[in-house]
Amino acid sequence: MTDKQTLRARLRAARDTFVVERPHAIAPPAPYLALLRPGLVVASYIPIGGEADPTALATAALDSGCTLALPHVVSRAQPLRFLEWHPDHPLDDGPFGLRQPHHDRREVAPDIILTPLVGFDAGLNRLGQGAGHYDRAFAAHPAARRIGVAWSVQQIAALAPDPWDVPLHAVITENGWIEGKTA
Ligand SMILES: Nc1nc2c(c(=O)[nH]1)N(C=O)[C@@H](CNc1ccc(C(=O)N[C@@H](CCC(=O)O)C(=O)O)cc1)CN2
Ligand SMILES: Nc1ncnc2c1ncn2[C@@H]1O[C@H](COP(=O)(O)OP(=O)(O)OP(=O)(O)O)[C@@H](O)[C@H]1O
Repeated sequence: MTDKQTLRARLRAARDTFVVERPHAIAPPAPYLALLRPGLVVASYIPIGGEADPTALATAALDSGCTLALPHVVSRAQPLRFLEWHPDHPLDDGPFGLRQPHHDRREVAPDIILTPLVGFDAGLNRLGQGAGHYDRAFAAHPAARRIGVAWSVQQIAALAPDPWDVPLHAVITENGWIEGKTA
């Protein structure tokens, strides 16, 4: 089994090539739209590098009366916080080239977490940036629906999950909705 660092490098390269060669959009699939209810908190993210862009998913959540949140991090070691955000609000520059809400925005508990990822497998195990930010957020919000957002080229045969890895309920790619056993 390839180690996680080597896999991350290979998958980031595949993702970046894919994005440059064929511009795609992630459209909201019907099973995602069916989850949205007024008053739910949906955590999205602002993409960096070649990450899949969840803007259309966030817009669909707003159109359904959901509240949007974005992750806020200060360092690799400290856990992320989900802060309330609206497209009219400004974004600050954060670490790792991130764009994130101002640190004193209201902290909220998400019902649905749209999560960026570096890789995923058929069991919907997720490979992230390696800081454990989302692993820890999933542990802190166990009732939240965990939905990965990715390009199809980010799927790999099998990831060897670590004991702390929590599988996703579903992944949305440019080809649509992939549901896990626990969705
Ligand atoms: N768009 C986005 N927002 C996010 C994440 C993410 O993966 N993507 N996070 C996920 O946890 C959290 C931020 N944590 C991060 C932890 C480490 C690195 C990191 O090591 N970045 C590499 C470059 C990665 C690349 O090119 O894709 C670096 O700085 O060397 C990035 C984000 C919360 N917000
Ligand atoms: N629930 C948790 N509580 C505390 N630490 C955790 C938890 N989950 C993961 N970690 C720590 O986070 C580190 C990184 O884990 P891993 O390599 O699986 O990250 P990742 O899933 O790729 O990245 P990320 O979640 O940041 O996108 C590990 O050293 C692990 O000990």
